[in-house]
Amino acid sequence: MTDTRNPAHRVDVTFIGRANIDLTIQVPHRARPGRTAKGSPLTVSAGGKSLNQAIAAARHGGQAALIANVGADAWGHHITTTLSGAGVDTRHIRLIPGASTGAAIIEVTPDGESYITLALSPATELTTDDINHATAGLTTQAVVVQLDLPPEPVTTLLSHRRAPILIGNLVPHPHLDPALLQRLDILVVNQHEAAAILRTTTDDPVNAAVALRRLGPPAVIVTVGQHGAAYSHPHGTGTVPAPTVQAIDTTGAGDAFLGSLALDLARNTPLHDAITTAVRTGSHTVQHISAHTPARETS
Ligand SMILES: OC[C@H]1O[C@H](O)[C@H](O)[C@@H]1O
Repeated sequence: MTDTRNPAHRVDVTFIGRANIDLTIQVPHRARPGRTAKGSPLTVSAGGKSLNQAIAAARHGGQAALIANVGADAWGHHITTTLSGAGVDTRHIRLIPGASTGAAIIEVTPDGESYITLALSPATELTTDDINHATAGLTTQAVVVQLDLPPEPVTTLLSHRRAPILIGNLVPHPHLDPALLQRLDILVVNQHEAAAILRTTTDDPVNAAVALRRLGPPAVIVTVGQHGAAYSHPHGTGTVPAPTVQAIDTTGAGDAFLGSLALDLARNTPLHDAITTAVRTGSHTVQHISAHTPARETS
């Protein structure tokens, strides 16, 4: 697909990862074993971490591109339509004939917590060829990559610097070579992911950020949901608290954080300011039912 508004193919942030359909229901509680629970009517919407991140960056006024594969089916077309409607550059969304677009089954409980199970098709995983093809000739300030993609394309991507700023978002992956973390400028993980990488449980996200930095990335951010984020980078270590809000749906809050962060960094905002805005963006998102961030608030 071609974005005729941006013929030079120059974007602020390129997100590389997955797009799928979110099948979401609000439930009073999760079903107990052997029981059936009744939830709200089903909501069908475009989702996936990288898609949510790209939409967040676009809604904040950035030029965002997404590199991902979907099936050439009704869901795949729904995804490209949603992205185009949000102003995301979709020229590197590949619609694969015969493949089924992946889905995320999402239950949201009254406290806003989301429970997600992915049903992904191997046929829509990004390949090394996809990465090489999509990034050739791409001019972008920042790249955000989902590190849980298949290892070969991730290794290829991290082996050649494609942008001044390289951000990795880690959902723990058993095949990820820890040496690859050294190629990142910034690693962004949530507390659970941090604990999985460090193979330890720590209640202190600042300690986790410091420990993760020892693995190589010059800057590490650990998101802590309603508590905001902890960070460690060459100029400081600390926390950015989140405002107190009523969470309705936390799905995609981390993605909104990352989309906002990446866009601000691409625009040369100092890291601490970018984290502060990203925390606010995540908090804003949880107050709405949807994995997508609303437009950036001006106040
Ligand atoms: O981070 C939220 C996203 O995770 C899952 O991938 C869902 O698709 C959802 O949109």
